[in-house]
Amino acid sequence: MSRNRSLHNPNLTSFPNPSPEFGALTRNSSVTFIPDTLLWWPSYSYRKESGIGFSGEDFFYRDGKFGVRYFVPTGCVLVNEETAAKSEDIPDDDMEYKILKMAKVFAPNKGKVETLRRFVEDGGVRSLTGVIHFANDTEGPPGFVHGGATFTAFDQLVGVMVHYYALHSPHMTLNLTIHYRKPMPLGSVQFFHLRIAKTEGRKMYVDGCIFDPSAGDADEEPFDVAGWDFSQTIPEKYARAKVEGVFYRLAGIEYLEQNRKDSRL
Ligand SMILES: CCCCCCCCCCCC(=O)SCCNC(=O)CCNC(=O)[C@H](O)C(C)(C)COP(=O)(O)OP(=O)(O)OC[C@H]1O[C@@H](n2cnc3c(N)ncnc32)[C@H](O)[C@@H]1OP(=O)(O)O
Repeated sequence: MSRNRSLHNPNLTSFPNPSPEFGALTRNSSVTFIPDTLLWWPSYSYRKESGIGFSGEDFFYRDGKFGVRYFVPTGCVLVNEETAAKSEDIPDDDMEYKILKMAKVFAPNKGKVETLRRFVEDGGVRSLTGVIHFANDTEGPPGFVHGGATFTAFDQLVGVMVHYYALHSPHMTLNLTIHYRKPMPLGSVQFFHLRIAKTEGRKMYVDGCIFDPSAGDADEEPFDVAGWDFSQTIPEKYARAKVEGVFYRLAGIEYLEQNRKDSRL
């Protein structure tokens, strides 16, 4: 049986860059781009650098099947321009380079801590915005993204956000609830917007959505991504999926190592 090529393009396995969605966010003055190579998910780099031995295979995102571009509120950017400029030259598959850069971005040096602290004390919303590309490997219902892949994307994105604002202290998901609102087209580029709604002791309460500007009512103008103030919540009708959950700060990374040892007994 031949596949519908408009829905299943076997060549569409990497992030379309530049994409109009990415362009719309770069024009928005309320958010600032962080090159994704600098805000890569830390587990891979951590296991490589520390040798504590995350020995399992990664899940959906092993081969970058979720292509992601991150934006944070303007005013709380931690990377300097020199590093950002350099990152443009990094080949996508150069993981070793990403690891080195990762370590620098998350390292809790004084300047970075001060930048974020000032931003948060001034009432800044701690959020992560961006575009995400669901490549064809994530197929569930024919032509649409598997719900488990969508969930994994959320967990990954929220994890990145929490790491960004918590500056290297390890967090794990206590719970995360997903609400599927509209099917997620396979191979599409979607927007996401996540935020840390509040912090209570070791708990970080998070919420957010993956949204599509054209998912509103048929007779209205699409959502204006370039002009939207991302300190505001995204209107419900644009959401393809929503989450809310709690992340928990561990006392130290040793907790993970101990559990790993215990599970081998
Ligand atoms: C840079 C390198 C980074 C390296 C680190 C990389 C991390 C990558 C994370 C990626 C995201 C994931 O997928 S993480 C993987 C999925 N998550 C997990 O596997 C977590 C498994 N759970 C656990 O290990 C444990 O439950 C902990 C450590 C999270 C908490 O256990 P604990 O320390 O014994 O604490 P405990 O007293 O039980 O609970 C603490 C508080 O949370 C509440 N609580 C407990 N469970 C829940 C729950 N499901 N929903 C709501 N609340 C809960 C309790 O009532 C309590 O509230 P109160 O009395 O204090 O008010």
